[in-house]
Amino acid sequence: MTAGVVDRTSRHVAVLGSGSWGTTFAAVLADAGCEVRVWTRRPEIATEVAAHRTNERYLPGVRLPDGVSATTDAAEAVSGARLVVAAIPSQSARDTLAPFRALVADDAVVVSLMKGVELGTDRRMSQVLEEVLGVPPERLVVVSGPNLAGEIAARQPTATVVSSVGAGAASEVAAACSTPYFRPYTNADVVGVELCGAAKNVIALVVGVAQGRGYGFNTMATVITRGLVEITRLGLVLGAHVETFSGLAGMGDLMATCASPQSRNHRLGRHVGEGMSLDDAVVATGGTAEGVKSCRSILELAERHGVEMPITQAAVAMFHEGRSVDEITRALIGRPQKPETSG
Ligand SMILES: NC(=O)c1ccc[n+]([C@@H]2O[C@H](COP(=O)([O-])OP(=O)(O)OC[C@H]3O[C@@H](n4cnc5c(N)ncnc54)[C@H](O)[C@@H]3O)[C@@H](O)[C@H]2O)c1
Ligand SMILES: O=P(O)(O)OC[C@H](O)CO
Repeated sequence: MTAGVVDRTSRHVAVLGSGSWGTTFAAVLADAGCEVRVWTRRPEIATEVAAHRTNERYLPGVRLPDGVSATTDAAEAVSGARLVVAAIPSQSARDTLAPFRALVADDAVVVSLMKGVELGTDRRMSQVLEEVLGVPPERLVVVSGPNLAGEIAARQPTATVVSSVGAGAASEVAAACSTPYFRPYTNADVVGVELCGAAKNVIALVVGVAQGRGYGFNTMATVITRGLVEITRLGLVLGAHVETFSGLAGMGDLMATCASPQSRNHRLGRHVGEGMSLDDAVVATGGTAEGVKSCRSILELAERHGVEMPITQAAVAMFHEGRSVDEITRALIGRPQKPETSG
């Protein structure tokens, strides 16, 4: 990190990543009164934001507030930023963000918007940021909740969870992103909030598969409910707080992602359920469906801790082991009988 000191009276925020959520969150921050510089690896996006105040590729039809600018220059993006927000696909975060270590100011607060678990290390995104940027946990913040970018970019009302072991950092980020349509709640359960954000993507994939296969609301409710059970089971073993799973980052985000056709995970699952190959489904979906890769790292994490996650295991079997939807359905429904309350 630089010896640079952040001016805490400034409202300058850097957002690293110009995809749908990075750009939308930049707009939220600007609506809340921040001056936001988005770092993009694509020069055409920086030019478009300056010329037209749009990012049509990732947020079609949305006009960005005047407080949002974009640059391909990493140093320019983070210079003087009191908050640095990371919105890169999880599996690319480590490599993409490494060059920022020397640029982010020593006392900046770093925020993760990312919902995934890194393949190969099974690290949550705040753990990756801690390692890559050298930021201590009390200055790391996770934002997660029922936050479909398109709806928020249209300024539809929603709430979110701003989680950190540093109470001051969580409050600072909550204040920076609070608007008449976006309501942040603070929380100290980083493990639970991050795990919910990553694992619900896997459940949404499976719900999408079921819908693509032609199954209705009973199947959807079954997958969502048992999905929450298995996410909670892993979370508790990892030290998360039980209340988080019924909150916005848990049940809230699970409902939004599993129910909305806007969700990329849901859409990708639906394509596969309709019979498309995974490769074609990735192309047809567009954007990042984090659950496809994170299902493997989450299952690995669960196996390492002796936790059963049959729906996540089903996702791995369908997306990575060539098992058919019908075969997996039979296996899930035919699991040994047990009391519902046994977890
Ligand atoms: N879109 C949403 O509604 C939403 C909401 C909440 C959280 N999230 C999470 O936010 C994170 C970012 O998602 P998004 O929706 O902005 O994704 P996106 O697919 O819309 O955009 C990804 C961004 O990262 C860049 N990028 C992609 N691959 C890269 C690479 N290899 N190296 C460097 N940059 C790369 C792209 O150019 C783009 O700017 C994900 O973890 C996602 O789960 C998304
Ligand atoms: O489009 P998805 O599936 O990445 O989901 C977006 C958000 O995570 C919903 O909160």
